[in-house]
Amino acid sequence: MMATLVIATKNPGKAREFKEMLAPAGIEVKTLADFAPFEIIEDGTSFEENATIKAQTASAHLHLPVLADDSGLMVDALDGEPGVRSARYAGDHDDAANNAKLLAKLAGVPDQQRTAHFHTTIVGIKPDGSKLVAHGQVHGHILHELTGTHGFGYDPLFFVDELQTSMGNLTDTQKNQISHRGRALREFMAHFNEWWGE
Ligand SMILES: O=P(O)(O)OP(=O)(O)OP(=O)(O)OC[C@H]1O[C@@H](n2cnc3c(O)ncnc32)[C@H](O)[C@@H]1O
Ligand SMILES: [Mg+2]
Repeated sequence: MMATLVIATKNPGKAREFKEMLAPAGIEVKTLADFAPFEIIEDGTSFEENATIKAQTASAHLHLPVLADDSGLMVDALDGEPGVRSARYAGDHDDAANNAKLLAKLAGVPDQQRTAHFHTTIVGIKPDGSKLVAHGQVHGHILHELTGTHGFGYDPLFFVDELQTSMGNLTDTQKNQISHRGRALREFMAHFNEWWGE
């Protein structure tokens, strides 16, 4: 199949992961960076609401089918924080500041209480309004210091239980195989043809 799919993201890390995962399906990925800028206000209270706002706004503006990803990190000892506020946890969409704040909040919390998971909700919206939703999660623990240089966001603080290493140590290919985003996208692609049509 040859298709171009717009992902309504400004996050270059997410864009890289989507491009790598969709290339084998013959799907070319464009992101918001490929279009003139327009405003998207992520003021929803859940991942699905925010992903729907992003996809809906971009699809209406561009008159194209659009996929959006809203994701975040839920830490059990912090009652699920930073959650839907993951991007702006420390105020300003700054990975280093977010990671520093998370470490400070967990100071003194022992390993067995540092359980956490990443969640992604992907929403696809077409100009005719048809919608496709998929979710994915990966479970782990929050490390005591930044570990590894791959990925983005909270990756260097997230110990992946099933691989027993930091997400920051994984290449994009390795991360995509087990990540919240990879799992959500595989579920999304299982219903893609039906949603896309033709
Ligand atoms: O909304 P877009 O433009 O897609 O980009 P964003 O970075 O604002 O993305 P979100 O609104 O979904 O916010 C999710 C935040 O959660 C974190 N996050 C999401 N996925 C992650 C991943 O795979 N690894 C590490 N951190 C992640 C990271 O801090 C993101 O900024
Ligand atoms: Mg965002």
